[in-house]
Amino acid sequence: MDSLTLFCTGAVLAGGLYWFVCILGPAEQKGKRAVDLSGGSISSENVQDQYKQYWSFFRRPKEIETAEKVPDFVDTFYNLVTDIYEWGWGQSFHFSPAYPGKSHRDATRLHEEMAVDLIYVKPGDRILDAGCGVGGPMRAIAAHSRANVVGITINEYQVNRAKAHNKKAGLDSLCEVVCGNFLEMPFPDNSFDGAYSIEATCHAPKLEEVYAEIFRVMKPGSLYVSYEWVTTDKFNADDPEHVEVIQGIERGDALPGLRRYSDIAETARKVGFEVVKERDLAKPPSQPWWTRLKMGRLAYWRNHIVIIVLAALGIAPKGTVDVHEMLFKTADFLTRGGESGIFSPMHMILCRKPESPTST
Ligand SMILES: C=C(CC[C@@H](C)[C@H]1CC[C@H]2C3=CC[C@H]4[C@H](C)[C@@H](O)CC[C@]4(C)[C@H]3CC[C@]12C)C(C)C
Ligand SMILES: C[S@@+](CC[C@H](N)C(=O)[O-])C[C@H]1O[C@@H](n2cnc3c(N)ncnc32)[C@H](O)[C@@H]1O
Repeated sequence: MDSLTLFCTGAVLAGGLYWFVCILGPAEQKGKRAVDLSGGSISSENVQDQYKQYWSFFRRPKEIETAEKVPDFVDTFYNLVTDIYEWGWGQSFHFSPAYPGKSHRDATRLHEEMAVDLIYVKPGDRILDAGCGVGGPMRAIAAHSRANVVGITINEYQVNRAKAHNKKAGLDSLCEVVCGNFLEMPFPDNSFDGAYSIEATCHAPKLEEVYAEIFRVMKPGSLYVSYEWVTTDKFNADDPEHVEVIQGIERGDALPGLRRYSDIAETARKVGFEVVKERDLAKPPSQPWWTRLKMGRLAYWRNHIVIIVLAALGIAPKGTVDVHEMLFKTADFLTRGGESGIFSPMHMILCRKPESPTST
């Protein structure tokens, strides 16, 4: 082989590798490249250990784990998955019904805008995003409503990512991000004109505690909407296949225990809310939310190869391969939960904080 052929072959191989690793498979809304995958706030050499620690939470029976440990375990989970989520899914860490003819990005935005439309927000209002992730919904909601959004997340790495994205999008004057626990928020009573949470309160060990805390910080008369992860009326706790799917979802998504759909409104009322509306947004005529997961199968394999290569080269932390494998399996449990109808990630509840306290 002469040197020109050798050079051309090398260039084609290098170009192909660059295309495979850096161009193929990034999220719809760019933010992360495969070569930048990290363990969030966990140092590279500790990712594998922290992954093992994450799993140890599920090795003990639920009753032994105390509720106080849950926020730390959720924080560890988001250190492990945040970059992979951003790279493979985008900046909004939630599902949405598919809209025929619309991209995933548009479907995601419409689902987010629906939340803020439901709570009747005016430009200049101050609203809370409980469990804001890296702020995909926050930015869409601020841009759509011109309200000031204050997001809270337990994970410091997400706070930094969210702030950087807000600045880049030119929305940092409308969007504020705070690191903290939504079970004890650093906000005064009656200080928000509205609140929402998108697929986040499912991480609370007790739904009552997070709802009570959101109720406390909302102004009387204001509205709160939440998209909850629930088991539906089709779930049968005596069916081993149903149990396997629900446990698979809990383990792959850092959930202390999925709630039944019927518990949601009951809990909201218990903390003092009036329930204005409740609907499972996954039910027909909505198009399936899980098709986006199914259509990604080829992409998952490609992503897995990319991660294996990057970890072998020492670019991605050791342990990223295990985390990715866990997500891979989780995607399957979520799909089975959606197809069988036993699980919904979008049980919507709209609540009002009464103008005057009700006597109970
Ligand atoms: C609300 C929560 C998160 C919901 C979803 C945003 C995520 C649930 C499962 C995640 C994923 C599964 C498979 C991954 C794939 C193997 C990888 O190559 C690319 C990223 C995934 C598609 C990833 C993306 C985010 C999810 C869909 C929970 C935690 C309460
Ligand atoms: C699946 S993500 C959803 C994020 C965002 N709502 C979105 O749709 O993109 C769940 C979020 O809830 C946050 N969260 C979970 N438990 C929390 C807690 N106790 N306090 C504050 N945030 C928490 C996580 O850190 C994460 O940001």
